Amino acid sequence: MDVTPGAGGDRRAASITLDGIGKRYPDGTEAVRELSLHVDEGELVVLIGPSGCGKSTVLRMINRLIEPTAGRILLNDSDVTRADPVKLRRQIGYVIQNVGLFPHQTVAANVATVPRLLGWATGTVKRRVEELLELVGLDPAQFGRRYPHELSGGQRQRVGVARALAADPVVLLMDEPFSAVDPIVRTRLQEEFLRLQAEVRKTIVLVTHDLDEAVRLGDRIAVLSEGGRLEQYDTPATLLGAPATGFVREFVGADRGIRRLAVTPVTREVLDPLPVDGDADLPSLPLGGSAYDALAVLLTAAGGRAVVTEDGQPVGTLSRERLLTLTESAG
Ligand SMILES: Nc1ncnc2c1ncn2[C@@H]1O[C@H](COP(=O)(O)OP(=O)(O)OP(=O)(O)O)[C@@H](O)[C@H]1O
Repeated sequence: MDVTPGAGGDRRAASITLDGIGKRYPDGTEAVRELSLHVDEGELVVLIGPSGCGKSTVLRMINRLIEPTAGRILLNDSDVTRADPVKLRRQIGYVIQNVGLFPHQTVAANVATVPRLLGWATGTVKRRVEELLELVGLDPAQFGRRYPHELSGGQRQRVGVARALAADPVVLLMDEPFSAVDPIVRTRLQEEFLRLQAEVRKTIVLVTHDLDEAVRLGDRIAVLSEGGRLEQYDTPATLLGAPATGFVREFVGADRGIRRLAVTPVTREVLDPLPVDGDADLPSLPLGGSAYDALAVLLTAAGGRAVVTEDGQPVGTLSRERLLTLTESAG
């Protein structure tokens, strides 16, 4: 089964539709009751919610590591609920917290796992491995021959991502992919990952506990409560600005205003005119940059004002007071 007619390159991706999926374990636990969710092709959706709400169960139903007991899953228009799970998994990349690299195989062999299972020619596999390692920022000559224990946690995580992308999957599933590394490495990996995603544009479902990660990475965020109940499914800005339920409001917390600044751009509407006498001492900020970065500048700027520029040209000034209206307007 091939769910996408070969679009070629690293641009293959499929939409995902969860149609009333549920999972009742043999002991009667209803991990997920009835969840419907659509993920567009090339979109990065984050599943977030308290421990035990069913996030991992949802993710693992998509690649059939866990069999749903109700509902259907569509990749593009094909129902994969009854497809061969082994073939299905070869089209779906899967990255987990501690990566799960094979310890006795080199980095290159780890990345080559699925292409080899698919019977690709040796030369093709070798080229693909080199391409992938470069894509995730690891020099193939230096790292290809190493074993997983000879890498840092962040490097292992990158190998995990390279391995998941190796056979050009249509979907990438990621379960707490960055949580095993320290916060500084995590932020760097997240940034690199966003750059990678801009290049490969896979359809990604990512599970996390970390709201900041969800806000940073997600095109949309699905907040789940117990039993896989969908509380809200929205862009980060809307989720933080307009929580749909009391549960979401509590989940995103009292500091949602600050978080929201990170996903709110500085727009022309909040600018004041440029000073007539031209105030050379004001710091400058780019139009369209994040309100969070703008606030960081304005907090230390004398007079609490900065010049806003577009393509290097000043287009107005911004004050702390006006900046804060950005967070109030959509709240
Ligand atoms: N094999 C199983 N048998 C019975 N119940 C299970 C089984 N696996 C998971 N569960 C239950 O299903 C529910 C959802 O588990 P799941 O791992 O999907 O949650 P989660 O949101 O990913 O949690 P966490 O954030 O803690 O990883 C939990 O109540 C869990 O105890």
